[in-house]
Amino acid sequence: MEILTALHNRVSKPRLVEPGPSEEQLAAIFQAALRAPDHAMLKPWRFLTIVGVGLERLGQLFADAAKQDQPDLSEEALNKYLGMPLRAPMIIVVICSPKSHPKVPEVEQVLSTGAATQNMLLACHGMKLGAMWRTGAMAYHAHVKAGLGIGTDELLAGFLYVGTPQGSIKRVPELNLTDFVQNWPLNKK
Ligand SMILES: Cc1cc2nc3c(=O)[nH]c(=O)nc-3n(C[C@H](O)[C@H](O)[C@H](O)COP(=O)(O)O)c2cc1C
Repeated sequence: MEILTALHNRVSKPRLVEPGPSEEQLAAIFQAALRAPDHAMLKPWRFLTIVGVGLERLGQLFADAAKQDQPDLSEEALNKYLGMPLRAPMIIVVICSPKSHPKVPEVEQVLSTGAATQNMLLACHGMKLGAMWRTGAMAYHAHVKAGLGIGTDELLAGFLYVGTPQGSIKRVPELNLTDFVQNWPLNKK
């Protein structure tokens, strides 16, 4: 796929079914992640892949975390948490592991992790896989992070849901560049 076509047309695919990415596709996704811009080559990211029973265990982690916050949570709400990770055949957990560096503040490492995530979304798109970047309260919950082996000094940057897209694909919104781009100094061409 031509790169600008991919950049201009990628959309998130919330409805994802089997099959998930093949081994070759997964390797291509991670190769793309590892090409993210990365100040001082700190490689401030790491990834977990979760499939099958792992997705059920992640749902259990979500439900336990939610119950910790709200012990009287209804069964319906608990079932919702249990089912969340089952919305795709695979979840890639994106983790930012900031390194201490005199010239590279943490924010740059978080940005690099975001770029790695976008590279993965685009790699999926280029291979006609569907993907969606999700976080929500569970991404920041200490119980979930601990259960996934994510350190307190690390950031769970996202759950990347990946699979085969199902249903209609949403249209790319039309936005005006002039709403976002200005010449500087202002009023000068
Ligand atoms: C860091 C981050 C976290 C996000 N978390 C969620 C989320 O938890 N739930 C959700 O519906 N969308 C979430 N989104 C937005 C979607 O991934 C997606 O970008 C949005 O629905 C717009 O769709 P598009 O990617 O097709 O433009 C998140 C986006 C980012 C960058």
